[in-house]
Amino acid sequence: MPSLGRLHLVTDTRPGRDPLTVVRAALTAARADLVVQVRVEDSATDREAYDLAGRVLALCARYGATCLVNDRLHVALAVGAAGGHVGADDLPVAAARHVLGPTGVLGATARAPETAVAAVTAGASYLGVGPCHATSTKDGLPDPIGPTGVRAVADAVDVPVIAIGGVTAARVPALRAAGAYGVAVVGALSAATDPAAATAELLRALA
Ligand SMILES: Cc1ncc(COP(=O)(O)OP(=O)(O)O)c(N)n1
Ligand SMILES: Cc1ncsc1CCOP(=O)(O)O
Ligand SMILES: [Mg+2]
Repeated sequence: MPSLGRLHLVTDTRPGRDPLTVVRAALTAARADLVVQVRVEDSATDREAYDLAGRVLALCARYGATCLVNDRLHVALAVGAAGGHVGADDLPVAAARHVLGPTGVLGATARAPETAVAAVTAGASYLGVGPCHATSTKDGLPDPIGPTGVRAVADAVDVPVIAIGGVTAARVPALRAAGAYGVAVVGALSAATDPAAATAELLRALA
């Protein structure tokens, strides 16, 4: 399995956002170091998810970057993405591993050591851990776990921990010190006036 990038850009497909422009800009700065996770709204059709994933994958391929698909593993397989990410409302991790096969990159959401260990045992190759900080990007999330919560998970597993939720470049050092291997961001790049510069800043913080 190829080594995982430390910076994950999760696409923002809320109304008024321009995910492909943000992905293009981030790729010019991060190139092969970027992981792009194609995440669409729950209300999006599979066809919409497939079309976006195909376009993102083509952009990633130009730079040797990794493309993952959130939730919809059949879309990941259909476009030829490197893998996918599942959480509590998605396929169970073991089923997701079965779908992706032994070599696919499989991320699973966890916010506590017990669920983290269970996800790794079931086949997760990395964990998305959070929300670390408050976020306005996703509704209905539990309270943020902060760097302390990230540390508890990171100490319990031996796969990369990707911190998510309210991540900014300024918050990266504390998350890395807590054991996060990398970070996943939506708003830090989607809402940036200069997403390429914001990507470079995040990469510097992660280095
Ligand atoms: C890297 C990463 N971590 C966590 C999530 C959240 O996944 P999930 O809990 O399934 O929630 P949705 O993103 O599907 O709304 C993620 N997507 N990526
Ligand atoms: C999908 C998801 N899962 C936990 S937090 C989150 C959204 C993170 O977005 P942002 O980086 O804008 O806080
Ligand atoms: Mg999900």
